Amino acid sequence: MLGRTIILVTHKISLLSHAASSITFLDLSGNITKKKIDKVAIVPEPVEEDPTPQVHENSFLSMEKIQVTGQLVADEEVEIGHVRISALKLFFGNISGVVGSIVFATSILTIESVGQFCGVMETWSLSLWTKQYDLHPPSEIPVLYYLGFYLLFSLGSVTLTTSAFVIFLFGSIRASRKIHDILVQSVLGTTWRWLDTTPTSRIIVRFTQDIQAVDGPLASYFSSLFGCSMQMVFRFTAILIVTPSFALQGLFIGALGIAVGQAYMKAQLPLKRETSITRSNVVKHLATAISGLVSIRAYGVERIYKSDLHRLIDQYSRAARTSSNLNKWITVRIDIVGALFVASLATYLLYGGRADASASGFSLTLAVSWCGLLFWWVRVFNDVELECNSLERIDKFTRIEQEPTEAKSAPPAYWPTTGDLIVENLSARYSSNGPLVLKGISFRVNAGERVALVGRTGSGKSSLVLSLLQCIPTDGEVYFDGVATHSISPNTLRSKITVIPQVPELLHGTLRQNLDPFSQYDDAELFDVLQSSGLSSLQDDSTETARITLDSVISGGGTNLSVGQRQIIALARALLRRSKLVILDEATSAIDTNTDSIIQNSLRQTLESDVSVITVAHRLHTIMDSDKIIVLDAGRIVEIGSPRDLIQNDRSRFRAMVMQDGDRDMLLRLSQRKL
Ligand SMILES: Nc1ncnc2c1ncn2[C@@H]1O[C@H](COP(=O)(O)OP(=O)(O)OP(=O)(O)O)[C@@H](O)[C@H]1O
Repeated sequence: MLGRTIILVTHKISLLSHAASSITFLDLSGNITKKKIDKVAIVPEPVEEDPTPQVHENSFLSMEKIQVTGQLVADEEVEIGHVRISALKLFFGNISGVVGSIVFATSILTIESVGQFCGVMETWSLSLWTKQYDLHPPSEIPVLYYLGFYLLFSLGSVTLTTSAFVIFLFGSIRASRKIHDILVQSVLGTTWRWLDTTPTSRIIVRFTQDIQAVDGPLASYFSSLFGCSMQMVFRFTAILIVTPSFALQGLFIGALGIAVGQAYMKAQLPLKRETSITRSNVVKHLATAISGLVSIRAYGVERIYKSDLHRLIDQYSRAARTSSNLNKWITVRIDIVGALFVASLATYLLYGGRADASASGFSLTLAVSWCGLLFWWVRVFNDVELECNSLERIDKFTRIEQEPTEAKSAPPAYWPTTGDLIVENLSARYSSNGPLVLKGISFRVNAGERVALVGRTGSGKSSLVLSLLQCIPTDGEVYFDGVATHSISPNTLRSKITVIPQVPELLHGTLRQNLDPFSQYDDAELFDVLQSSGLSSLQDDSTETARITLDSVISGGGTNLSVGQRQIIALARALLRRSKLVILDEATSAIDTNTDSIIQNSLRQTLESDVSVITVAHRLHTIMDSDKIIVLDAGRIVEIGSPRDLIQNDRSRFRAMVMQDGDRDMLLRLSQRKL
């Protein structure tokens, strides 16, 4: 289950990266998040002239709850007090349907009750047997009869309580499977904003630590608590039946035990929660350090990371140590309460009770075991509450905001036939109360056109791509091949557009699985697209092992391939899917000129003539032969036109960018070539 989960989470992150064009959206690890916080810090307050955009009905802006307060990553909430009913409902409600749950509860209660009754009768049969020695000479006592009696109850008790446990186990496996599926659905269906504000480590903790708690300890703790409670009730009742006048003392001692247990749980619950959060902080810190290892060493900040780690480990140890001390505290108290209980019962039986020796023995045996049970019950109850913390956290994740899945209309099956794109008065913001990042943008990309988006950093290029993919809340109209994109579901839209991000994410598996995760194409087609995309030009044919084939193993994230190779594989995916709109986010670095020209050539030559290409440009020489250049500034289009026209305009910003470039002459030459 764990492996399956991680693949799904990675897959989601990878899907995000396929659709996103800015590195801030590609990776949700600590380093990148930091970059995003910086970005939020420089977001200007919305100016008065910006009208608040009307949001489409299907926009998920209305679901936005996170306040932009300069802090992008939402804090993890610490639960206070006892476990919530909704979390328990999540577990027990998923054991079976309503009728199934009633049948399950009734059968388990009945079987456990009879089992516990047999347990009490087992002790009672011994008492009955010993009583015979007071009444009859030993030779007259039928030993086999009493032994059989004893064995019958022993066997009944063991068989029935085990059966109840097994039934519960199967129910809990069913519940945890369902909970896992609900969690996967919820995380995969959430909004970009939520993913943006939730650290990956937190999601991983839900799918590993928390799911593990539900899969394992929680189920057995629930079962132990139930069994223990039933045992206590039956044993206490039996004591009261034999020595009814002990009820008052018994209740007093019981109340004392509960009071001690309450005090323990009050202190232990927040401590355990604190332990869990501080442990997750240590894991988070380690994950960040591992992913940013190169930068940490390059900037020589190992000491800072190390001392931060020590501080976090100290915080964790402080909570964990105190929690372990509390366990010792309760052990001593419960032992005292137990001793009081047995001593008072023994005193009562000796001086005040009218019970005979065998009945007194029966009572005392049950009382001693009851004390052990009391301690066990407090510990298990506490453990249940603590493990329910995982259940609560999962429960919260199952209620996170979701992207709309329902569409107002479904596009025709043959849609899209061309890459024609019309954008009308498009505005966008990342959150309901955040500033506008796109302000009334309008442009058209005719089928088969190559359009480049240029502009300074923060001008809104990536935001425009995200808006086209309905990843952030927008206002205005976007028509893709004649269909208004807000009227169809985001999933349908995204399946028709291919985005080649700066650093494409690849999944662990073979190249074949990465190209065609749903096994829809045959090897010949996959091979063709690899050839067309230009991967063969990058092949290292020197050794057989260096050759990239469909069976080559790709490591998680594609780290065993160069960034250029990864982009080419992403391009091959675009060819395979026959997308009519390809959005390329040029890699700003780590890509050599040879690879770059292979990608550009493949884009020019292998895509069908009606496929439109939008390039988020970081280098001017790759876009000088574009049909159209769109220059963005502060979320607005400030220029639009062919490279040639723009360069000829002395007041053009694009011209200024070209003139400032080191390769000015080459760029001017390239622009003249496109007529
Ligand atoms: N995740 C985010 N949450 C909130 N605001 C964001 C987020 N990402 C970007 N922004 C803001 O949106 C605006 C446009 O940023 P965007 O990333 O679209 O610019 P860009 O032109 O793509 O920049 P770059 O070339 O550096 O990638 C900026 O003001 C930025 O701070």
